[in-house]
Parts: sequence; C-alpha cells; structure tokens
Amino acid sequence: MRSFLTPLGPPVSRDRVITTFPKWYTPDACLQLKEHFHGQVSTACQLRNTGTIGLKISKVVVVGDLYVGKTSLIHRFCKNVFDRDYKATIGVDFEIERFEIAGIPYSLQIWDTAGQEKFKCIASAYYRGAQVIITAFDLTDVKTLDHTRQWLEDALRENEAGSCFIFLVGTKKDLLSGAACEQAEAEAVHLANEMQAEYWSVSAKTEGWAALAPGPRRIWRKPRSWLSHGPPGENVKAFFSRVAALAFEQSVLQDLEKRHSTQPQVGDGDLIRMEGSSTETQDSKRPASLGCC
Ligand SMILES: Nc1nc2c(ncn2[C@@H]2O[C@H](COP(=O)(O)OP(=O)(O)OP(=O)(O)O)[C@@H](O)[C@H]2O)c(=O)[nH]1
Ligand SMILES: [Mg+2]
Repeated sequence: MRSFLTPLGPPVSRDRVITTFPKWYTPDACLQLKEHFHGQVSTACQLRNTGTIGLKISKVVVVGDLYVGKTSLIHRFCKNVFDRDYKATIGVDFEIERFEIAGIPYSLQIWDTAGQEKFKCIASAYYRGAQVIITAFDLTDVKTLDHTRQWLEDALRENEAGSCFIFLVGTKKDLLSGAACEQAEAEAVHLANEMQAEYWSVSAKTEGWAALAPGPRRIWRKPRSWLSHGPPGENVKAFFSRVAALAFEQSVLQDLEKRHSTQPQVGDGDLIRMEGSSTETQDSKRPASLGCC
C-alpha cells in the first residue's frame, strides 16, 4: 500500500516511529485502557486520509513546582541528556519533537514552564491552546504533589474544559524504591483519578548502557541496573510516546468528524443528481479536503 502513496515529509528518527498503540503506566490511573488505535484512525492512516494532521503540531504544556524536574524530563526526551546542576527556567522555553505515528508525520511542541512564583505570570500566558497538560511533581516531596491541583487549575483556566488530555507525572523515581515508592505512587494515583489524569512515574537521571557499558572490545551484557531502572531516562520515552499517540489519535478523530459533518448529505440540495446525469461529476463537488491531490 505504502509504495505507491506519496511520502509525507522527511523521515523521523527510528525511535520516534510509533506503530502500535503505546501502553499506559498503570491501569489504575490511565486515560484509555485499549491497546490498539481506533479502527477509523487505523483505516484513515493506511489510506493516508488524515487530512492536514500530518502538518499539525500539538501543543503540550508542562507545569509544576520549581525544582521538580520539568526541564530535566524534557531534555532527557528531546536531547537525551541529564544535567545534575539546577538552572531555573526563566519564563518559558519549548522544544519541537517530530514523530511518525501509524505512518503519518506528527509533531509535539513541548512547552517547558518556570515553577518559580516570580515567573508564573509570564509562563501562564503560554497555557492557552494546549492539547495536553502535564502536571509534574517530585516523588520525594509530597508538597509538590499537593500543589499539582493548583497548577492544573491554572492551566485549565486558559483552555476549554474537556479539551485537554491531563497527565500527572512523578519525577526522580531513581531516588525512591520499595515501600516508599509504592506509598508515593499510591497517593499520586489517587489524585490522578480525582484530576481525571493519567499517572506516570519517571526518572530523567537513570543512565543507560552508554554510561555503564564496559570497553568496546568486551562483550556487553545488559547492565544490572537496567533490571531495576530500564534504559536511560526510565519511562521517559514510553511516556512521551503515549502522549503523542493519544494526542494524534484525538486529532485524527476530530478531523474525520469535522470532514464528515461538512460532507453534503443526500437530500441536502434541491435535486438528487443521478450518476452520469450531468457533465459535472460528483467528484468535482467534493470539498477540497477530500481530493486526492
Ligand atoms: N535524581 C534525580 N534528580 C533529578 C531528576 N530530574 C531532575 N533532577 C534534578 O532536580 C533539579 C531540578 O531539575 P529541573 O529540571 O531544573 O527542575 P524544573 O522543574 O525545571 O525547575 P524550574 O525550571 O525552576 O521550574 C536538578 O538539579 C536536576 O538535576 C531525576 O529524575 N532524578
Ligand atoms: Mg525548568
């Protein structure tokens, strides 16, 4: 099927290609339990009938207290780096990440906002038009979890109710283990349900094979730390893939619905034109978005 269809833009890096629907972190606090793309979305993607979605950039805003690790989370995903030194974000910053989802190009514009009170009014000016709101807190600091309610309220004030996907993200997972981690996650899952958010625990710090692998001549085995921490930036890539897939699917469905509602219905006009009854074909009457080129 793909071979005779025109490619939509330059290819993206391999680790930004999403072919199967990414899974939730915990079924106890997730936005959708399903494991596949919506049937209509899969069909539209196969036929490349996704309208302008391939050109669309969805806005994601990341909010939360200062020092919780918002910038670190974004930098781990977009640049695969981790900086131990704290440099407060002043106002806002953003990164654009390109994906290919079910064969269709798709981009996220990820807005990193300042957690410091003195920058709050600058940052809040950028909340509008978000398709995804990520509220971040530090798993080792319960105060920051309490504050996520307020951050979310502020972000929602600038957006239409019910129009955004909400995520609650516990950061610095590497600093907690065992019962302490379970306790922190249980509290967060409870709050996520209250907020109608999906919950994820992540670490921007965990290093992968690049830092842990022995010299190039020796046979490299999966480092022991991977067993508990996984690859670099535990859950970071999985989390953003989930964000991208949910936002993408919603965009395609909205686009299909919009196009369906603007299609002429039988009986809409004065006459029902029979096929071949006029020199003007039905195709020439279709809205431009349904054309093949
Ligand atoms: N151990 C550990 N430290 C982290 C992690 N993520 C961030 N940090 C550290 O936490 C500190 C704050 O991180 P930032 O990402 O700058 O925090 P921020 O939320 O962007 O802060 P503001 O920009 O002031 O709102 C830095 O010293 C980071 O190195 C993590 O996953 N694990
Ligand atoms: Mg920051």
